[in-house]
Amino acid sequence: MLEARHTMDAPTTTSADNGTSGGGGDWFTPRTKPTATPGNEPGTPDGRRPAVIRPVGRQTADPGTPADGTTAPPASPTDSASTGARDQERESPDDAIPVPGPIAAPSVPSSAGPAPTTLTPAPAPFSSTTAPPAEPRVPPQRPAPVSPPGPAAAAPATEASPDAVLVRRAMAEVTPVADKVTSYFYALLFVRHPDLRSLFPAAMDTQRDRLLRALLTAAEHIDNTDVLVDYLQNLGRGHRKYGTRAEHYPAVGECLIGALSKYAAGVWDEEMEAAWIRTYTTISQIMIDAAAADELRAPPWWYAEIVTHDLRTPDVAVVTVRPDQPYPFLAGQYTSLETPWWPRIWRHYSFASAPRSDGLLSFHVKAVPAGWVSNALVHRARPGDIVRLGPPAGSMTVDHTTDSGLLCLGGGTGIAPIKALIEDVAEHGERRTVEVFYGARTDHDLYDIDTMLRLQQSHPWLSVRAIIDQQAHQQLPDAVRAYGPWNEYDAYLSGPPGMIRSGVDALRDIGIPSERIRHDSVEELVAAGS
Ligand SMILES: NC(=O)C1=CN([C@@H]2O[C@H](COP(=O)(O)OP(=O)(O)OC[C@H]3O[C@@H](n4cnc5c(N)ncnc54)[C@H](O)[C@@H]3O)[C@@H](O)[C@H]2O)C=CC1
Repeated sequence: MLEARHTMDAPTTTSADNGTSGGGGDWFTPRTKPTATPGNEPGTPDGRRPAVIRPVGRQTADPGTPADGTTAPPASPTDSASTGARDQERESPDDAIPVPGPIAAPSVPSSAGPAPTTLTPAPAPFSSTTAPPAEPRVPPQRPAPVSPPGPAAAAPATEASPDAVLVRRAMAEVTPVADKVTSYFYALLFVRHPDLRSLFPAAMDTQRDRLLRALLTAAEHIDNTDVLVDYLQNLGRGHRKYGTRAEHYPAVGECLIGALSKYAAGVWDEEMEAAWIRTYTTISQIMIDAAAADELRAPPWWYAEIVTHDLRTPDVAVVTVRPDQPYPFLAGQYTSLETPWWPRIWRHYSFASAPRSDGLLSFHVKAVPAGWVSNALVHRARPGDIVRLGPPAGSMTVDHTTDSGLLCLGGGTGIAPIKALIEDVAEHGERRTVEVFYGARTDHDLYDIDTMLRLQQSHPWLSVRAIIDQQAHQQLPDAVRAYGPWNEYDAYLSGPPGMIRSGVDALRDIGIPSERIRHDSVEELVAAGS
């Protein structure tokens, strides 16, 4: 849904410092030069033995093979990246996906096992390929601290557990040097576990810290059980498309501990390490279990053929695809999408229609400067091209147990999920009032106004108002204040992060309680990384 958001993955806006550049300074230099002999006990850069983290649970299937045996879309000859999948995105601390089915309760091993590989004083953890420019980022839905999305984003537990206190103490220590921690973490991961490199995009500039940020965010919310579990289950499911397997989690955990112990050295001790091991074990176990449960009911990804490509403006296209197998989702949700031209680079887009009887899915894509995926989708993609889709995510869905009115704010291509919500209400045969404020910078940017007006004509309960923001004289949230009252409405916001933020403030100001305001995580939006 968003041009760029993500998932366990939180993006970073800084340029990559992979340890091979001068910018890394001495951070990648092991204090104790390790030996590279396979089988040796590994050591952290400072000579410490990394902790071992052992998630328990079923192993997810190897997603390397498409469920239907179809052939993966070929990479562009101009794209040096190898094929594969990983990332995301969105993790996002993604929104809770309304997925049914029991999820095994996480078990938390309390002890660490033997240490793994040896840190080789390797050269470049990853080569200095030209990184793809960042997709538009929103404030960031989801992760820099990843705040679980929407209404579910509850306040953190009032009384922190002892482990949470230790985890946060370490976080406070490393936050000022987050970039270094991120670079070091991935350097450790790829040097110690080169086999995992292929799960990540060739160029990780904009996405490299999503995984780490998602983990750290989750760790910070370890006491906030309900929100955290939803978030992590979503992450676990979403990571199936990257080829993530249960046995990868200990490797990630070891490198996480290795990076944290180095940069939080001032406060790090055995007690803190034990707290992180327990926390990470809990986190990984929930993700592993969610992935395993999801494996029983859904493929790790779907192939989808582009069937129509409608260029609405020079930079906005409505792209409709046909998935290779049924794709269940709810109106208001989004998915992650990978094009054949940028393997392993996933971006989030909302479904622009409620589920259709013909199974087709539509997305509204705006080509943004330096947006590799969005530009490919708008300017290069054509009917017949094959993309991949991750699982649906997001909790910005209609609550059909009430008959409250819906107040919808859609900014720019953020109108896509709003249109899906309207169709959803219509299909449920309800006569709920739906008031839509459709914001755009100029008349020309109201690329879907005809569709919205047609819907208004067909449904007497629907009202659509176009709000043109000429040089920021009247922004969308301000316009909403001029109408109302809205205190009996459920609110839905979709658009740029700034709009979401100011919109939420405005709606709270005019009396709509937070729990009735729905939107996707700003972190994810910002994570233009999926
Ligand atoms: N393509 C999709 O499926 C979806 C996209 N999005 C997000 O929607 C955004 C769409 O971008 P554009 O079309 O370029 O939108 P835009 O930048 O042209 O803005 C659209 C509307 O939002 C308002 N707005 C922008 N910044 C604001 C702020 N700080 N405060 C108050 N109002 C503000 C503008 O006044 C305008 O009315 C992207 O960030 C995208 O990630 C969100 C949901 C779905």
